[in-house]
This record gives sequence, C-alpha cells and structure tokens, in this order.
Amino acid sequence: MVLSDWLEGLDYELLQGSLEVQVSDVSYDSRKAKEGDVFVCMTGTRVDSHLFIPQVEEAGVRVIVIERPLKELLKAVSPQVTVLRVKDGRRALALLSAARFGYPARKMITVGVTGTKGKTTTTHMIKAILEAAGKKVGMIGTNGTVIGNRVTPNLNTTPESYQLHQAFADMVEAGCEYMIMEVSSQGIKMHRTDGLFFDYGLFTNISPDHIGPDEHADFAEYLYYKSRLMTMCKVGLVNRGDEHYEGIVKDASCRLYTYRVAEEDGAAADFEARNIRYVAEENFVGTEFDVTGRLSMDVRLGIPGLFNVDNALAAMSLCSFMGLDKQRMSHALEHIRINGRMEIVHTSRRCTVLVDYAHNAVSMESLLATLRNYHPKRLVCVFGCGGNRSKDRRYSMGEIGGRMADLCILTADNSRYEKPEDIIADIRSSIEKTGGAFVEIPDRRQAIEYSIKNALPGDMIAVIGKGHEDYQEICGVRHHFLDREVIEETVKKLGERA
Ligand SMILES: CC(=O)N[C@H]1[C@@H](OP(=O)(O)OP(=O)(O)OC[C@H]2O[C@@H](n3ccc(=O)[nH]c3=O)[C@H](O)[C@@H]2O)O[C@H](CO)[C@@H](O)[C@@H]1O[C@H](C)C(=O)N[C@@H](C)C(=O)N[C@H](CCC(=O)O)C(=O)O
Ligand SMILES: Nc1ncnc2c1ncn2[C@@H]1O[C@H](COP(=O)(O)OP(=O)(O)OP(=O)(O)O)[C@@H](O)[C@H]1O
Repeated sequence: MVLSDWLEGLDYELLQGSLEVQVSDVSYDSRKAKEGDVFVCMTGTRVDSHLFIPQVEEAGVRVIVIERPLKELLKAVSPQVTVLRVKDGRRALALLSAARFGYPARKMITVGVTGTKGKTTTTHMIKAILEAAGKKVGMIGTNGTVIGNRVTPNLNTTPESYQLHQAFADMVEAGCEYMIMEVSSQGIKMHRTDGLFFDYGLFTNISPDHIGPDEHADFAEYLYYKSRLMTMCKVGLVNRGDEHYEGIVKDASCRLYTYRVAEEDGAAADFEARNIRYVAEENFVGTEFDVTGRLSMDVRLGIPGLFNVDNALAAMSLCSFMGLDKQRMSHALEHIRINGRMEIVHTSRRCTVLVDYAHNAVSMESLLATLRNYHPKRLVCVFGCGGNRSKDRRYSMGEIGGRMADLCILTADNSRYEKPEDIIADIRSSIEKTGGAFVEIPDRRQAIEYSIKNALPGDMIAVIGKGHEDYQEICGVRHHFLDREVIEETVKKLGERA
C-alpha cells in the first residue's frame, strides 16, 4: 500500500519526505517497530515515544507520525524518512489502523455499549439474542475478544485502536455480520474509538467511578466522555431512568430512543419494563416481567436481580431495531449464563450459590439489595478486597456487607503484594462498627467451602469480587483460581458424602 491511501480523515502537516511511499503496517511501540511500518509517536501517560525515533529508524521505519515538533530529534532524522505532524498521535493511530485493515468495522453491523455498570452483561445478552436468531457475532470487552469459540484476553475493556481494527478484520474474515463492543469512557478519551461510527449506541448508567490519576479528572469529565457515544452512532438508546440522562443526550446527534424500568412518577420511555416478579425455583433463579411500549412481550430472565432487568430490557430494545423474532429473544434470555455476572452456579433446596463481579461498594449494595427480593433464609456474602489499591474500598465494602448481609465471610481477593490478613483487618475495622455478623477465613477456597458446608436450607450465598477472573494474584504471582470451579467442586464433594 501507499501512505497516501491511508490518510482518509486525518489532518496532518507533511514536514518532510513523500506521501507516495510504500507502507505495510502501523505500529506504536518502538520495541515492535519494523521495516514498512508507519510509526506513530505519542505522549503517553508514562513514556513519551517521540524519544524512540532513533530506534525505530534503526529498525527500518521510513514513515513517522509525530504530535510534537521535537527539533533536536528531527534534526537527526534522515531526509528520506517521511514525517507527518498531527495534533494527536492517538487519533492518528486510530485512523491509520482503520485504513491499514481496510475499514473492517464498516463491513459489519456495529453496536457500542457504554455505562459505569452493565456493559459486559448487556453485550453478552445482545450477543446471546443475536446468536439465538442465527447471526454470527464478534464481541469485544472486559471478558476478552470473542470470535466464534476463540476468546483472546484484553488488557483493556476497550483495547487500543490498532487492536480493535485488527479484531474487526478477524471478525470479518470469520464471517461475523455483527460486532458488539464495550466502549469505556477512558477508551473514548484516549481516542481508541476515533473514526468509528456505530450503527447502534447504548448507554446503561453512570455513577462516580474511574476518577483519579490517569483516568478522569472529575465526574464532569467522566460524564462528558460517556456522552460522546451519542455523537458516534446512527441510533442511540439511553436509560431514561438514569439521573444524568440529560447530560448524556445533551449533544446527541443520533436518532434517540429511551428505555427504563417503569416508575409511577418517572418520565415515560420508548421501552419499559413493568410488573417485575422475583422467581426462585429449584432450577431457575431470575425474574419475570412485561415489556411495553415500542416492544410488547413477556420475559422470563434466567439471571437474577433488578439491575439485570435493566440490562435485559436494554438488550431487547436494541435488538428490536434489528427486527429479531420475539420468541427467540425470550428463549435466549431465559437460558442466559454470563461468566461471573450474577452467575448461578448451584441451586438446590440446601442453598443457592452465585458468583458476581461486584467489586466496589456501589455494585455490592445493589447486588445485596436485589438478592433480598428473593427472601433467602440468610443472605451470605463471601468477599475480600484487592491489595495495593485504595483502602477506601475496604472500608465501604465492609460497611455495606455488615449492614446488608446476614453473614459475611471475609477472605482474600487479589491480595497482590499485601498480606490478606492485613486487608481483612481493614475490612474488619468498618464491618465491626455495623454490628453485622462475620467470620474471617483468609484462604478463598476454604472460605467458599465453609459457606456451602455451613449453609442453612434456603440460604443464598453470593461469592463476589472476582467474577470471571480465572486467577488469584498473590505476591505478584497469578495462581489459577475460578470461583465457579471451587463452588462446583465443593458441591460435588458434599453431594458424594451425602
Ligand atoms: C492511563 C491509560 O489509559 N493508559 C493506557 C495507554 O497507555 P500509554 O500509552 O499512556 O502508556 P505509556 O506506557 O506511557 O506508553 C506511551 C507510548 O510509548 C510507547 N512505548 C513505550 C515503551 C517503549 O519502550 N517504547 C514505546 O514505543 C507505547 O507503545 C505507547 O505508544 O494506552 C495503552 C494502550 O492502549 C493502554 O493499555 C493503557 O491502559 C492502562 C493499562 C490502563 O490501566 N488503563 C485504564 C485506566 C483503562 O483504560 N480503563 C478503561 C476502563 C475500564 C472500565 O470501564 O472498567 C479500559 O477501557 O480498560
Ligand atoms: N445495570 C446495572 N446497574 C448496576 N449494577 C450493575 C448493572 N449491571 C451489572 N451490575 C453490577 O456490576 C457488576 C459489573 O457488571 P458488568 O461487568 O456487566 O458491568 P461493566 O460495565 O462491564 O463493569 P466493569 O467496568 O466494572 O467491568 C456486576 O457484577 C453487577 O454486580
């Protein structure tokens, strides 16, 4: 390919060299740069890759994109190297990557999902519905990039733009007609999604999160970036029940629709869920509800909790734009299982055991509140907190656990370089103030076993914090550990003994 073919939509200044130079790839890490690459420099959060220009030239790179005119460095660049100056290297990387892979996103029907909570769950629900309708779907998010049976882990919920376009190209190659992805506000801020225009954009909700060094400066900035999705899609679907609805739709340029769990005094929405019933049967724990408005159907949802009614309503409303069969939609939702998201691992007369990824106080509070609706004999919560992270989470989760569960079993999460006992001591300091019952079992396997062995008939046990993670990080080493497996093994052992 020739560089000039890759410049669609890019504002640049040609500082030296020619645009008619042969190029074969795009790179942004000097350690991986090679001959034929367009190397894109950027001022990173830790490293300024402009400083690696000599190394990439040495590696054979003949096209360099810069965002800062580093006079001293440029003096050393050979005259035959093409140098383009852009305003933002990350944006250039996104546009060049799209061109490099032949604009694969344009060859699929694309869905972007943003929100503080519910992105992973909702994307999985949309995928399940589409697959039930016989469609081939690719998906990108916290749980990895999924193409057919292949799951590739992602470092970020919304990966770097180059990886996104590479994944889109793989999806097209694999015959995917649909692409669904989680769009984090950080991904938008870091230009990872620049140049993408989604067929459908979905906003679930927003609450204070991801605010701090290297993330968002404050809530206003977080809200701003979340609201950008509504300027990046043809059709937008927004949760009308969210208190920041106005802020999200303020600049919307799409055809806008709304959904919400109906409330007597709340503003009406295009799609509403009403008459919600919490159902706990021997082989089914979930909800039943009616959808009214632009879509009319009865739903039996096989994943518990009020917030999953929100997520399912969003998924169904969005899929209704695609003209999918209602029967197939409802079949998909009745049988849905999502790795580590309100995942019912065991249910019997003895107890129900579920795994969830709730790892902060807000999620923990909504999880425990919604599980109460199932009227368990006791609500038992097994949890810990991550090491080498803010201690606030320990105090707030301890307080919520003490107030809202009948019994908390404090254990290790990813303790990283801290001692699990020290983290548990921090949680204890806040749980003690609530007067709530708790026990301490630092070994996570033993804690889970204890919860099940000592269950009273009708107990509901929520093992939270790690969800889909298949490891536990202790002293910097990741050991294989999956909550679901430990629960299954424990139930099996107990069953055999009985
Ligand atoms: C703060 C932040 O968002 N950082 C992201 C950013 O890193 P960065 O580019 O600033 O990193 P850097 O190390 O300074 O490197 C700058 C440049 O130098 C290059 N480099 C570096 C070293 C070298 O020897 N040679 C070289 O060329 C790098 O390739 C890069 O191009 O770009 C990287 C590549 O895309 C991201 O992986 C990285 O995410 C870090 C790991 C991160 O923790 N991000 C979080 C905050 C995040 O993005 N979270 C969101 C939200 C999740 C949610 O909603 O739950 C997400 O989407 O994951
Ligand atoms: N719509 C929702 N509202 C509030 N809480 C939710 C909602 N959906 C899920 N949750 C809770 O938040 C946790 C994370 O859910 P999910 O992974 O679907 O969201 P996410 O937006 O991808 O989150 P994260 O950015 O933390 O990965 C769940 O395990 C559940 O406890």
